[in-house]
Amino acid sequence: MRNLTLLTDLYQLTMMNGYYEKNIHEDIVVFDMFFRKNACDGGYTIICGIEQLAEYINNLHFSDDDLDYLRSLNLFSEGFLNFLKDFKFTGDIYAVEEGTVMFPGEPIITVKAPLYQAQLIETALLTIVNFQSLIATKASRVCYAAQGDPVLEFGLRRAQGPDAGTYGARAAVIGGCAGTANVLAGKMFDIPVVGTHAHSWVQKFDTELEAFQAYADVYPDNCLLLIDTYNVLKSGLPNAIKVFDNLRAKGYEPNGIRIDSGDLQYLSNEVKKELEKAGYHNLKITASNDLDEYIISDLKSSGTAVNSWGVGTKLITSAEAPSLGGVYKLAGSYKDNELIPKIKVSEDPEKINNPGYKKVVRIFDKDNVAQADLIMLKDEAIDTTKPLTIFHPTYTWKKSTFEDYTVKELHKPLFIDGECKYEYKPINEIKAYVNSQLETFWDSYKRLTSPKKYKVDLSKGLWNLKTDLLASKKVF
Ligand SMILES: Nc1ncnc2c1ncn2[C@@H]1O[C@H](COP(=O)(O)OP(=O)(O)OP(=O)(O)O)[C@@H](O)[C@H]1O
Ligand SMILES: O=P(O)(O)OC[C@H]1O[C@H](OP(=O)(O)OP(=O)(O)O)[C@H](O)[C@@H]1O
Ligand SMILES: O=C(O)c1cccnc1
Repeated sequence: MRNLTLLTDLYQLTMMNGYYEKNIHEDIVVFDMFFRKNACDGGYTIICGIEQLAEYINNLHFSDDDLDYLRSLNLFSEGFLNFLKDFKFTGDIYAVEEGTVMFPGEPIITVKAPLYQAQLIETALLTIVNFQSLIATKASRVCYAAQGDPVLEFGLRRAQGPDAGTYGARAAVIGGCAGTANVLAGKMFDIPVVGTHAHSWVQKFDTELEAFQAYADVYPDNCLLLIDTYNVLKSGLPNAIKVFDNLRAKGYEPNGIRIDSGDLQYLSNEVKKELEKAGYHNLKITASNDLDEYIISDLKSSGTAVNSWGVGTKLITSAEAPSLGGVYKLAGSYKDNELIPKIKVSEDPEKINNPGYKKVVRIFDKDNVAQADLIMLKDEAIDTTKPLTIFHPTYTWKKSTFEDYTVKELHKPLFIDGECKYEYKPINEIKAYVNSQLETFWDSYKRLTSPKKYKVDLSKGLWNLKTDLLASKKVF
C-alpha cells in the first residue's frame, strides 16, 4: 500500500505545527465534508471513494524518510517532528455508505478528532472522495441516458494520469458501467474487463477481410469487429458478414460490431438492417467516439440501433464539469467536554456552513419514495409515530408534513476511536446499492438537464442553532 501521509497541502502541516506550539493540537474538533453544487451540474451526486478513504486513514504514519523531508523544509520545530513519529489517527469518522446518493449542503463525512489529525486529512480526503464521486455520478448519468444498454469505460488513455484512469474506472463501474478496458483496474478492484480491437489491427493486414478473418480465427467465440477503418457500409460491414458466415459454418455465433466514426444514428440503423438481412439478429452494435450522456440521449431519442456504448474521454474526465467542489469545514470545537459550534460567515449565504455535530436522515413515503433529507444535530431524534413537519431553511413558510413515513439515517461509523469499522464490499454490491437507491428517487431529480431540486432541510434544532449563531456577534 502506498504511503500517502504527505499527500496534503503544506498549510495543513504548518497549521499543525502552529497548533502544537500553542498546545491546542489535542483539542477535539468536528469537521464536515460537503459540496455546494452537484457533480456534473446534475440533480444528485453519488458518493464514491469511501473504501480508499478508509485505507488512507488506516495507513497514516510518518516514515523516517517523510520526517527527514519535512525537517529539510526548515519550517517545523524538532518537538513537532518528534511528535509526528507516533502519529496515528485516533478519532471518529462517520460517513455515508459508498454509493449513497447525496445532495448539496449535506454532511457526507464528519470527522471528530484531535485538531492536528483532523487538519492533516482534509486534503487527501477531499481529493479521494471528490474525484471518485464525480466520475461515479458522470457514469450514472451516462448509463441513465443509455437506458439499460451496457456502457463500457474506455477512458484510460485520456484520463488525467494513471491514478485518475484507474480509480476513475472503479468509480465508473460503481456508477453503472458494465466494465472497463483498464486491466490494472480490473485486477485491483475485481471489476469486469472488456474490449474489442483497434484500427491498427485492421491496418496491419493487407486487406480488411484478412484482418477480420484473422481476428475470428483467434477469437471465434468472442468475435466483435471494428468496421469503420475504411468504409462502414461499403467495406467494413460486407467483410464482417463474410467472416461471420465463416464462423457460423464452423458452429460459432459472432458477437457483434463496433463503429467509431460517422453518423452513428444512420450507420447503426443501416448496419442492423443489413445484419438482419444476412440472418444476424441481436448482435452487439457498439458505438464509440467522444460520446457522453447528451449525445447518447439524443441518439436514443432519434432512434438508433446502437445497443452497447464505449465511452472514454468525456466520462473519465467528466469533461463538461470536470471537478466536484467538495469542501471540508470546521463545524465545532470541544471545550471542557462541551461542543462549541463554529460557523463561517460569508457575504455569500451559500457559503455559510451548518454548525455543530450533525447527521442526515432521509424521509421516505409509504411507497419507499424519497421525499426529502433532513440535516439534524447528532443527538436529535425523530418520533416516527407522530407527523413530521419540515420547512425550507430560507423560505421558512414552505413546509411539508409527512404522516405515513419512514426515516433512514445515512451516516455509518467509518472509524471509532481510531479503529476502522469499514467492511469491505465487492464492487457489485456497491453498484447494486447505487441502483436500488436511485430507484427510490423520482425521475425529475435524475433528468440530465434542469433537474428538480431535491429538498434538503435543517431540523428545528439545527436551524435555531445556526440562526442564533449568525445573530450573535460572537461569530465575527
Ligand atoms: N425545502 C422545503 N421544505 C419543506 N417543504 C417545502 C420545501 N420546498 C417546498 N416545499 C413545499 O412543498 C410543496 C411542494 O412543493 P414543490 O416540491 O413543488 O416545491 P416548490 O415550492 O414548488 O419549489 P420548486 O420551485 O423547487 O418546485 C409545497 O407545499 C411547498 O411549499
Ligand atoms: O472517443 P472516446 O469516448 O474517448 O473513447 C475512446 C476512444 O479511444 C479509441 O480511439 P483512439 O485513441 O484510437 O482515437 P480516435 O479518437 O482517433 O479513434 C476508441 O476507438 C475510442 O474512440
Ligand atoms: O476495447 C476497445 O474497443 C477500446 C478500448 C479502449 C479505448 N477504445 C476502445
